[in-house]
Order: sequence, then structure tokens, then C-alpha cells
Amino acid sequence: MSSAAIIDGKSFAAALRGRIAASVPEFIAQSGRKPGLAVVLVGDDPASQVYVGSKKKATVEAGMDSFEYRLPEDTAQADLISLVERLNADDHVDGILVQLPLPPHMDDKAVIAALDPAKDVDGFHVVNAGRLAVGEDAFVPCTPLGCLMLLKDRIGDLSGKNAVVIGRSNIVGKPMAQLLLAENCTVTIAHSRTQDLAEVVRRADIIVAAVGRAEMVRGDWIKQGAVVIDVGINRLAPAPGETKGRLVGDVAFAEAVAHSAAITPVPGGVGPMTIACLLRNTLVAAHRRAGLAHPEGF
Ligand SMILES: Nc1nc2c(c(=O)[nH]1)N[C@@H](CN(C=O)c1ccc(C(=O)N[C@@H](CCC(=O)O)C(=O)O)cc1)CN2
Repeated sequence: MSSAAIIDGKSFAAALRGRIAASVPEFIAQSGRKPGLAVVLVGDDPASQVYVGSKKKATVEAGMDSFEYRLPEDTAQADLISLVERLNADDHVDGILVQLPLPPHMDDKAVIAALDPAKDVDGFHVVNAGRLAVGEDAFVPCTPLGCLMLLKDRIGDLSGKNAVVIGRSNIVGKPMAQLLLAENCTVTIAHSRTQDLAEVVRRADIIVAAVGRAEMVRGDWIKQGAVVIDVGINRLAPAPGETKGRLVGDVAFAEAVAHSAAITPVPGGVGPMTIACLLRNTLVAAHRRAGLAHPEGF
């Protein structure tokens, strides 16, 4: 048995961010302004605070304007929607992102529905989901877009491959399946009610695990030579003597390396691609809103 290549999402994302930053000055020269991204965080979820901080840093480093809104946990949904509507109307804002999860008293769907689809750089609005489903130009959610970039970089043409997506969320599983279908893969979407998941996974050339259960996909489920993309970010309970538990994915990594041809690690695989693709979507949104051609190279 050979050992898998480790797909370095961190380096891939850094290179993508570099290309985006290099193309921002041309946008500024053509439009007379910087691309702008507004990020809205409601409440004080510690992980969300870190992600929002990273998004701001990456946006500024790419030469874009970052507008950050941190609202208290008890914000009324109507007030959040009013803010989204103000950002929809603000010409300096090309992209709007409402960090998820929202507090329990809010309805994600109602908040996302308030976004202008042309500024929905998360690709969560039903207009963008529908466009993706019918093969029209759409903003594609950042995590599955990042997964697809890594897969195409590793495999090249995906046509005819058997792909299994484990997880059916609107944010990852469903758009991932649509993207793979658009690349002419034969796609199976597996989920918590799938019978004999191990057997379904064993048929796959491409496995995308996005189920949110630590190390659920075992090494002996993986066909020799498959490419594995692990979207899960799960923190284990701290081991004795540790203050923080280890981060692991949805795939039992140490087992999977013996079976797969290539695999993304956690951390350092898919995660960094999410923010790089957010910058990519923001740059595309800025070009569209300014009436400029789609930027090259992304
Ligand atoms: N509005 C959105 N909300 C959320 C999204 C999203 O795309 N849009 N995705 C996730 C969180 N997320 C970005 O928002 C995100 C998650 C993870 C990473 C990342 O780089 N992870 C690192 C590990 C981080 C750690 O040490 O904890 C990695 O995998 O290497 C970036 C962004 C939910 N909400």
C-alpha cells in the first residue's frame, strides 16, 4: 500500500489570494474605487469571531475595503435585515456576508433572502442556488468552490469519475454535488439515512466528507487510489494534560492515507480555501457591478 499525497490547501489558498491581490490594482484603475466586502457578525461565538477577524485581515491584505459590523447577541432580526438592506444599497459594498451560525432566535433563511443576490458572495441566496442548479452564472458557496479547485488541481478532468458527497447541507453538500455534476461526475449524495455508507463510499473515485462527525469515514471504506476531500472541522475533547482538544476532520486521516491517492488534512486543507474563495467571489462581484469583464485566472 502506498501513502497518499497530502493536498496543501494552505499553500494553494495563499497562492490564490496572491493572484487576487495582484489583480485588485487593475480593478481600481478601471473603476476608480476598491472592491468592498461587508461582514456582519451577530453575537459572540468564539469560532465565528476568529473567522470574521481572519476575513477582515485577508480582505485588507488583498487591497480591498473591509466593512465590519459586530452586533450584540440579542439583536432583533428586523434590525439585522435593515442593516443588510442598507448594505444592499451602499455603492461601496460589492459583497455582503452574514456569518453563520446566527443566534437561535433568528431565521437564517429570512436573513439570507434579504441579501441582494448580486452581492451574495457566500452564494447562499436561493437565486444563486437556483442558478448553480440550472448551470447559469452564479455565486458558488466558498467551501465547495474551494474543494472543486483542489480536486481539479489534483486530478485535472473530473469527467466520468464516481464522486460521493457525504452530507446534504445547503452550504456544502448540495452545492458540492451540483459542482461535481457540472464537471460530468457521476454523483451520489450520502447522508445520515444512507444504508451501508461504507459500501457506497467504496465505489467512489472522489470522496467529499462534509458530515460534521469526527473521523467517521474509516480508512477501509476508501477505494485504493481515491482522492479524499475532508471538509469537517471537529474539535476532540482535550486529552489528559491538554487544555484544548485536537482538530480532526470527518475522515480518519491516519487510516485514510494508506488507501487514498491524495487527501486534504485538517487543519490546513479545505478551511483556508473558504476565505480565499470569498475574496475571489468579492472580486468577481465588484467586476460585475462595475460592468467590467470577469477577472482572469480564478
Ligand atoms: N457566512 C458564512 N458562515 C460560515 C461559513 C461561510 O463560508 N460563510 N463557513 C464556516 C466558517 N468559516 C468561514 O466563515 C471558516 C471555517 C474554517 C476556516 C479555516 O481556515 N479553518 C482552519 C482551522 C481553523 C482552526 O484552527 O480552528 C483549517 O481548516 O485549516 C475558515 C473559515 C461556517 N460559517
